[in-house]
Amino acid sequence: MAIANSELILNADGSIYHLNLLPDHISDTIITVGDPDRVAQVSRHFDSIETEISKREFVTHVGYYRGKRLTVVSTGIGTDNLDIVLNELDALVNIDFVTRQPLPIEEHIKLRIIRIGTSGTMQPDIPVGSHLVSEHAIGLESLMQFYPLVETGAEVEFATAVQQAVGLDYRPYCVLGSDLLREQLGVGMISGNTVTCPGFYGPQGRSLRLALRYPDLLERLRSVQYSNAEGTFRLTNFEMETAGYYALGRMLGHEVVSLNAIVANRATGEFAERPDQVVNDLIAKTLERL
Ligand SMILES: O=P(O)(O)O[C@H]1O[C@H](CO)[C@@H](O)[C@H]1O
Ligand SMILES: O=c1cc[nH]c(=O)[nH]1
Repeated sequence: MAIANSELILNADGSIYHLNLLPDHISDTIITVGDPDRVAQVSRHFDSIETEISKREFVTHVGYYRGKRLTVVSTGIGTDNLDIVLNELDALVNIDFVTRQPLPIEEHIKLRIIRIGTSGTMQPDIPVGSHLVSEHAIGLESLMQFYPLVETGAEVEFATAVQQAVGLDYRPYCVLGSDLLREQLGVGMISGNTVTCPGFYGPQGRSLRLALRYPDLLERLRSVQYSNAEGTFRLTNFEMETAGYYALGRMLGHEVVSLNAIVANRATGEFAERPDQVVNDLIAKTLERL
């Protein structure tokens, strides 16, 4: 059955509702960034840019880097935005916009989606300025209350350990990212387990004028040590999208990795003197490795 106009929403030019993109704009490797201005920081490395499109916070550049066609998209902040971006990117390659039908499963296209974002660490030994590849992501936000995400036994145990350490009323979700992309792109980076939060302040234990429900959130998160046959895992960093990427990526069948430029150390109180430099180095390193 065709997907109704109210569900798969196309603009007058046939482009998808929020991203404003046509299927032709999508390469099989997609770099995603939070900040719309960061799209140009990526595409300025390109040999040529074929398309620039924007709508709301979703800016897209399509171009060539060393002969490879790449799409760079900004997502804005938060997993609510990720819900839009990943569903629409997937629709662009896995739904026929003329018949409005999903492609048969054997024709599904698997995208490689690489997040390049900023992040803060809660661990004193992770220096500001370092680059961190997210192995697991722990979602403290509620996006997965609305999807039937299947987690492994180990993921459920890791998430339960976080729930108990913090004293949360609900169990967060936990998802392992793409082994393939972590191995290809994360060489030499710190490998970590990322906490995806539904906010920058209270949900990351920051207090400016408001009191916090968990004033010792950092200590509680630092106390998590989850061990299984694969090893011992600790939490390393905070940001606001990775768990949404990993969960939606798994359910939609795409390879997804989150690469983090560590700009804040919450244990030492430091913030990077030149955060743009940390991000630019991560962009250059990632492009080299594609
Ligand atoms: O730098 P980006 O990719 O936006 O990522 C991080 O920075 C934003 C908060 O400042 C959140 O989106 C967080 O995930
Ligand atoms: O501390 C930080 C830094 C960047 N992004 C976050 O979400 N948290």
